[in-house]
Amino acid sequence: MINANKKRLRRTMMFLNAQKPGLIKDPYIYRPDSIMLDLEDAVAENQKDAARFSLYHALKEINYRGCERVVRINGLDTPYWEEDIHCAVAGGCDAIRIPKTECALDVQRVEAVVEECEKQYGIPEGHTLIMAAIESARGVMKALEICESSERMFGIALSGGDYTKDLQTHITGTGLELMGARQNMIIAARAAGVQCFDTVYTNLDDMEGFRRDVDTIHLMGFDGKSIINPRQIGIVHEIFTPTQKDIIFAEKVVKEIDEKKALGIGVFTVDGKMIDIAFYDGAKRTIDLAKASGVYKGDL
Ligand SMILES: CC(C)(COP(=O)(O)OP(=O)(O)OC[C@H]1O[C@@H](n2cnc3c(N)ncnc32)[C@H](O)[C@@H]1OP(=O)(O)O)[C@@H](O)C(=O)NCCC(=O)NCCSC(=O)C[C@@](O)(CC(=O)O)C(=O)O
Ligand SMILES: [Mg+2]
Repeated sequence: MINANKKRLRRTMMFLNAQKPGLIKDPYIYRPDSIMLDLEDAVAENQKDAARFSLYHALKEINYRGCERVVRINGLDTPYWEEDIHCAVAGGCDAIRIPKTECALDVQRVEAVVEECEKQYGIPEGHTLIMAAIESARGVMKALEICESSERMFGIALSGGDYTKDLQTHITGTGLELMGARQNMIIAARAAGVQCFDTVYTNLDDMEGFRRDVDTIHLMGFDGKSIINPRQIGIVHEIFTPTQKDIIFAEKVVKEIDEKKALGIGVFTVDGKMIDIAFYDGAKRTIDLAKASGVYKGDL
């Protein structure tokens, strides 16, 4: 019953305030992989109704041209989250982002309302996916159970602002304070077979720092990053899209492993590097990512 979009390409997931017509009318022109229409912290407390109204009409009326539409609902400790889900599901959103997720039960409470809403608004069962933002020490410690909490779960995301507040530190720009959470979350996500996304980088005047941050999380194995501004898209896509050199090497690895296997040879070299069966999945993943990113020109 659950849809195939769980594994889609999500290098960039761009936040925007669901209440701002100037932002929600055409964010697809910047070509992020996903947009995250925010009902939570970007929306002032006395504007929640107005934001929901604007969100519902945007989802209904605007053709986002294949860009995934995720709605960040308010926290489960507020009076808003259930109505947020009603609006988002009735509008036909692709996914719900749960903020400040602390345990599997949080996800299951959201899932129950999503299920009810899909029935009520005639949305195909299983259409609405779920992702969970982890924003506390407790959430990080429960990352694996959160990843495994629902069939609808496609990924977890670190939310560094609230997380560092909970840790009684702050964002330094070095990534030092996020290291443990990042490592724990990527391990949990991989163990559960879901995607993992890094937190926003809030200094829009420091593009060099942003590039270093994206390089780090790319090397750590993340699938992508939450972003706040279209100016951040190019750098993330550049770093997360395989280069032609990577693709050609991956093709050689896949072809050579297939050929050598038939000849009963287990270990050999490609371009001077030792290759065996352990490299097969990684090479396949590079090719799949190249295909999903629209840069693949080969025949595999
Ligand atoms: C920061 C700023 C005000 C700067 O505006 P500025 O106007 O100065 O930017 P400019 O670059 O000059 O804009 C050039 C052109 O792009 C358009 N444009 C800009 N941003 C766009 C966008 N996002 N989407 C579509 N379009 C956009 C703009 O309209 C203009 O269009 P035009 O006039 O036509 O040329 C703006 O970007 C913005 O609002 N960002 C989103 C902020 C937000 O949602 N925060 C909440 C989520 S984080 C959080 O809650 C913390 C967290 O929870 C995180 C976690 O969970 O990870 C945790 O705990 O850490
Ligand atoms: Mg937050």
